[in-house]
Amino acid sequence: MSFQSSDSSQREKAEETLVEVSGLKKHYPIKEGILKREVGRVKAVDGISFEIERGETVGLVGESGCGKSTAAEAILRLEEPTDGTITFDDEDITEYDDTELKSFRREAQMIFQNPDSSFDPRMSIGESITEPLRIHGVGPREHRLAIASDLLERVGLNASDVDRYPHELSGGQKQRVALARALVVNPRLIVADEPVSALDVSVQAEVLTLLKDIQTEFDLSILFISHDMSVVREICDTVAVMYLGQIVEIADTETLFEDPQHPYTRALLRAIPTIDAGTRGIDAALSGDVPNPSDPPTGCNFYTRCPEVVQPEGYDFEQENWRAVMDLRVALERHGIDVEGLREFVGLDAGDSITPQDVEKMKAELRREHDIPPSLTDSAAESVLEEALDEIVRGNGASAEALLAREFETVCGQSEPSLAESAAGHPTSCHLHSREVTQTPPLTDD
Ligand SMILES: Nc1ncnc2c1ncn2[C@@H]1O[C@H](COP(=O)(O)OP(=O)(O)OP(=O)(O)O)[C@@H](O)[C@H]1O
Repeated sequence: MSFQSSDSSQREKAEETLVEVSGLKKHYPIKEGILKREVGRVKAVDGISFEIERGETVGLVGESGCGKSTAAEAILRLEEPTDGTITFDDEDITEYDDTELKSFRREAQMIFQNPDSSFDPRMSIGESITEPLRIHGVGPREHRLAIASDLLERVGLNASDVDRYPHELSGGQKQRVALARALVVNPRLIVADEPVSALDVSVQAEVLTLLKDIQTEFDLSILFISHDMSVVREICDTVAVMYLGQIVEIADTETLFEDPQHPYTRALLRAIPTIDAGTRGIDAALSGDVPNPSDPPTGCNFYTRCPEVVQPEGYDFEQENWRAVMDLRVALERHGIDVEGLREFVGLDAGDSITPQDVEKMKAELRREHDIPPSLTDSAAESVLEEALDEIVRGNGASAEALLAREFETVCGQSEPSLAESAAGHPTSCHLHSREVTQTPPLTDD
């Protein structure tokens, strides 16, 4: 994918683009009651745009539930998009009728994480691979099986495997057969949804190498879906990082790994297991849980967990402490604070009046629970925080919430950043890169 904007590169891009996804949304209605009235929407995919060039592999990466599979299914119209357009070879597939869809589905094949679910255990491998040909009247059977034998050899298996059955094959072999079956209809696009996640690491590498070889041989475009950054680096030319239904950064693979601009991308990269540090996991790199896509945060989707959330004007926090105070604020806003639990912690029964010592103990416990130090270095911030903690432990959560929202206002919680070119020259949606905060240099990991 090209991120240049000159006329010639635009022309070049137009000639080479196979798939163009623009403003794609897939919302699932949440219905309740006998009348099944719509009470909300799960915004599984919420306005994503990207392109796949001929012969290119584009990765969609992000944590579980960020909308990768839904995006893939909507792009193949296995799910009807709620909004947006998808062009394939310059034709808008969202306008296709059933006949056009049928022929599009031969051109765009899908490979899944678990090949078992797509094989009929009673069919031989040869029959499975050539079933699409049989349905389309390509025959006779011997001719079809000869095609299957040839494809099996191209994916690194034996021609004689046509007579074997799925249960006789290993996971890696089955994924090779799944690839052969996808190739039998001569597709131009393969959508691979976590195709190696269920395989051992050594087998993963073999299947990825095969995918690369097959891509060159058949001049395929690939949409590669994965939560695994190491695998994505191995196979993709371009990577789009998704968070809560949106693309937050998109760049060519090397740039994304060497010069990530979005704090979420940086967190994903920090979470890659290393030989020295072992597995940290994304949960260790970020605070809090992924918000529910039916109730995404206002402002930037990621601000409730972002380690680099922009600081309020006029205060001088250490970033780590600012994040901790934000976690307290997010907890208040999203589910409230368990004041009863705090009262129990200091030994108060229901109806007991609270002493100044109890208040201090409860506030100290709240700080401890939220990783906030006993005192903030910025005295003005400290007095706001103290006042908010006071309100919380006295049961006035709403006042504390209003105070923190007013005093510790951040652009990240107020307005949604657009996916715009960052200083590194590729699209990133983060206020650290938008004009309002150009004076604030992006924070580094250390
Ligand atoms: N049919 C559906 N109805 C309602 N919500 C759905 C439906 N399908 C998916 N979702 C929700 O949409 C969001 C995105 O799901 P999706 O499966 O696309 O994510 P993903 O990134 O592919 O995750 P995973 O890697 O776990 O498959 C999730 O919150 C999921 O619960």
